[in-house]
Amino acid sequence: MITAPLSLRDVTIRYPREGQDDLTIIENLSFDVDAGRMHCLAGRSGSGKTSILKATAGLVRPTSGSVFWSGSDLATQSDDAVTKFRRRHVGYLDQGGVLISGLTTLENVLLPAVPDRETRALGRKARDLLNRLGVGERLRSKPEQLSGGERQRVALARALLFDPGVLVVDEPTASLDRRSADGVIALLRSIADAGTAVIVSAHDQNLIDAADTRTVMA
Ligand SMILES: Nc1ncnc2c1ncn2[C@@H]1O[C@H](COP(=O)(O)OP(=O)(O)OP(=O)(O)O)[C@@H](O)[C@H]1O
Repeated sequence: MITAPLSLRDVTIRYPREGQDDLTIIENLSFDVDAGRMHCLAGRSGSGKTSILKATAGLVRPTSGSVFWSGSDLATQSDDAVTKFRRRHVGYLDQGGVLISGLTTLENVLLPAVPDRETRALGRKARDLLNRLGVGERLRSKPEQLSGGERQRVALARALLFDPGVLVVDEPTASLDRRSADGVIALLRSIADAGTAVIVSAHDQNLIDAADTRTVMA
C-alpha cells in the first residue's frame, strides 16, 4: 500500500511530434517523497525535470504510469477533482516564481484564496507567511519593484498559503545570486523539516546537496 504524500510509479511521458515518432522524455520512473523529506530532480537541460514536476502537481497527465497523492491515484480522478485537491494540498512554484504584475505582494499571495472567497479569512495567514519569509515589509510593492530573491519568496508564500502536504518547486535558485539562492535553499529545507514533502528540480549543486534523496535524469 502506498502511504507517502507523493509517489510515482512507472511514469512515462511522451510528447507527440509532427511527422515523427513521439518524443519519449521519461520512461518508467518511480520514486516516493515522504513527509519531512526533500527530493531533488537533477540532470541536464531538457532531460524532463519540469515535465515530471508538472505530472507530480497533476498539471499534466503522464502517458502511462501513475502519480499518487497520499495513496490516491490521480489517473482515477476527474480533472476537476485533481484541480480542487491540488489547490488545497499541493503547492506549485513554477520556474522564476511567476507573479501577476499589477497586483501587490499581498494580493499575489492571496490569489489561491480568490475562487472560494477566502481572501479576508486568510489575510492574517498571508501576512504571517510573508513575515516568516522575510518580505513582510513589501506587502504593497508590485512584482516589478521587487528583487528576484524577493519575488521567489513571495511566490513561495503563495504556494504555502494552504499549508500543502506536498510542495513542488521548479528551479527556485536559477536566477538568484549565491546569497539569495542559499536563503531560498534554507527556507525549503526548513519547510521540509517541518513535515512537508518537497520535490524540487535543480542545476544548483548546493540545492542538490541539501536534498535527502535525488533522481538524476539521463
Ligand atoms: N508540451 C510539450 N510538447 C512537446 N514537447 C515538450 C512539451 N513540454 C516539454 N517538451 C520537451 O520535452 C523536453 C523536456 O522538457 P522539460 O521542460 O521537462 O525539461 P527540463 O529538464 O525541465 O529542462 P530545463 O532544465 O531546461 O528547464 C524538451 O525537449 C522540451 O522541448
